[in-house]
Amino acid sequence: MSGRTASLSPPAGAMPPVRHPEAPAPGELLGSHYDQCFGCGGAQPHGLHLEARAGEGVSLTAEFRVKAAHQGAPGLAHGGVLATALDETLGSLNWLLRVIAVTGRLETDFVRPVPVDTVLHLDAHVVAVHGRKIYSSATGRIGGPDGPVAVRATALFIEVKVDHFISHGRDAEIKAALADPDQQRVARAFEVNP
Ligand SMILES: CCCCCCCCCCCCCC(=O)SCCNC(=O)CCNC(=O)[C@H](O)C(C)(C)COP(=O)(O)OP(=O)(O)OC[C@H]1O[C@@H](n2cnc3c(N)ncnc32)[C@H](O)[C@@H]1OP(=O)(O)O
Repeated sequence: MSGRTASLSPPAGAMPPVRHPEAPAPGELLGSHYDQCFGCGGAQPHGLHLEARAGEGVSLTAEFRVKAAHQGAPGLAHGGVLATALDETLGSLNWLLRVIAVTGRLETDFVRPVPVDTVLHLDAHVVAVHGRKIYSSATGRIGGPDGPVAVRATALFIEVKVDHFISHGRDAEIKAALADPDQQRVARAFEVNP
């Protein structure tokens, strides 16, 4: 036993999230944090190519079209792929806080099967922040942004510094990322967070 609470409910003393003054305006695309990311990277041929758009406060919306390569059962999305789409959407929220964070816990409810070629309409918001811990939740609907709920998730993200990736990531990719001016801009934007 680690002694950690499994609860995804914010503890007493957790604060409402504060949108960073330089966060993208509502309606703006957030862009990818890393072009090779499986969730959002434009240069990742096997990825989900999820695109998130800033909402009001610390919220966003995102869309993901289920492809044939994402099947689990015939004609239906694999649950792990849907969990990835939720994880990526929830992770993108941290852009609005200007905090680098990694997923600590992710709890997923699969409510309805999601057929291939369906667009999953995701919306997510940060519920509360407690020190380095960011509590958030997301919903995915099919048939339109107001369609029936297909998936839901609640998550706990933990704030880390850029050093987290430098110490743990494989050398080749870290070196390439550090040599890439676009990636440096992303990292620097987060490092100046007060
Ligand atoms: C150059 C590159 C730039 C790239 C920029 C953009 C990248 C964006 C990437 C986005 C990618 C997309 C998303 C992805 O795919 S992220 C990829 C998937 N996630 C990971 O790889 C994370 C792996 N885990 C870790 O690295 C460590 O365990 C972390 C960093 C999370 C914590 O280890 P650390 O030693 O730092 O901290 P701590 O252990 O003192 O814990 C601190 C607090 O948190 C609480 N806690 C921790 N874990 C859990 C848990 N599971 N349940 C409940 N609570 C948990 C803990 O109790 C404590 O609370 P308190 O006692 O203070 O109350």
